Amino acid sequence: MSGLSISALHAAHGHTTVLRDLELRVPNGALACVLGPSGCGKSTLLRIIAGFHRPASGTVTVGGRTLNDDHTQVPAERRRIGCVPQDGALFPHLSVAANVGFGLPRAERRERVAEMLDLVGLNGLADRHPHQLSGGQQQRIALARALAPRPELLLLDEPFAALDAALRAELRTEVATTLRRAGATAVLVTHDVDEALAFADLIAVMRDGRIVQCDAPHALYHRPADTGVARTLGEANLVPAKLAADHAITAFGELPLTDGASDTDEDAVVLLRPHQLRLSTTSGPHTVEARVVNSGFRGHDYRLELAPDPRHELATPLIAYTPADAPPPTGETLHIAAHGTVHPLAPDQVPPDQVPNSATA
Ligand SMILES: Nc1ncnc2c1ncn2[C@@H]1O[C@H](COP(=O)(O)OP(=O)(O)OP(=O)(O)O)[C@@H](O)[C@H]1O
Repeated sequence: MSGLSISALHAAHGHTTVLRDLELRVPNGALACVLGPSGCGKSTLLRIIAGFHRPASGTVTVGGRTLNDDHTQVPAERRRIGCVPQDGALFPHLSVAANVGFGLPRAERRERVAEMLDLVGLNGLADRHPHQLSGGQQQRIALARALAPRPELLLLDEPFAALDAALRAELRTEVATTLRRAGATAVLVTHDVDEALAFADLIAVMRDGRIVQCDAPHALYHRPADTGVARTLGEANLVPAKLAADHAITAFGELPLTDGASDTDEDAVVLLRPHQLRLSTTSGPHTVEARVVNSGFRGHDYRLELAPDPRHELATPLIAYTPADAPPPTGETLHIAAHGTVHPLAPDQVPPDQVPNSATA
């Protein structure tokens, strides 16, 4: 792997420390997302990689080339890094073709511009100016311009933030496909978990200036490193448990652990995603009785908030998704069973207000 490698990175704005001992590896050809709440330092990290902000210490290498260490600060224009900013930042007075070809050697310009416009599916628009393009087309041209000089690494700073929801979803899939076709190594920053899950081979979850976990989306979703990561990736029911050999003893009975045997005999919480809860009007051997306190339609299903009976010693609410045609009425008592395997987490809590989603049972 060459790709991007960042070690022991510290950075500040004035006297305020923003990045602390940050580590990140992105293999060559991988699409990575840095996911974190507003203000955690995502843009500062991108600006350091791009060469626009000097870190206090640490190393940054791209494609095996050291761009930052104690003695080195390669200037931005010599880094061979492409950037796609939030607003595209196209040159308004230049045509689409001139934007994409900007800075390319004259000899290869025409051919490379045609190739890039083809890649983003906009080869009919070469003579237009940016104000004659839709928001989505402008972002595709910004992508074509960033890829044209064959950068070693592409950085995308919330590139879909200004677009409406439907276009956002369409474009992020399209951009991911385009980048894979181009074999690019890319880092996208976002605070939108759906964007990260849809776009990335790797998600690096950032909190307080550090990467707290970096893994494939599926692994992060099902095996988060802590309760904060669990909530960052989606709604999470965090249920008190006692860990035994290969299972957890919970209010929902014995549930198998995702990774098999655990050698701890500790108090823990286990992660139950909302889709692991099944609702019934009749009780079973290990069901939790709970009252519907709220329901919301989500198109393909309903999201329910449920208040468990106090005898189960679960803090409220539990969150469940149900595909029924109509939601159970508010106030109705249901019986909830848990399915599938569970992942244990240390009960030390990252405060829910520091992550976008939160449901703690
Ligand atoms: N030029 C600057 N001078 C002083 N402080 C700054 C500067 N730029 C950013 N900061 C501060 O550094 C911290 C990290 O900012 P940064 O923009 O990197 O976060 P972010 O995760 O990208 O946030 P957002 O998602 O809102 O864009 C914030 O507390 C911010 O106020």
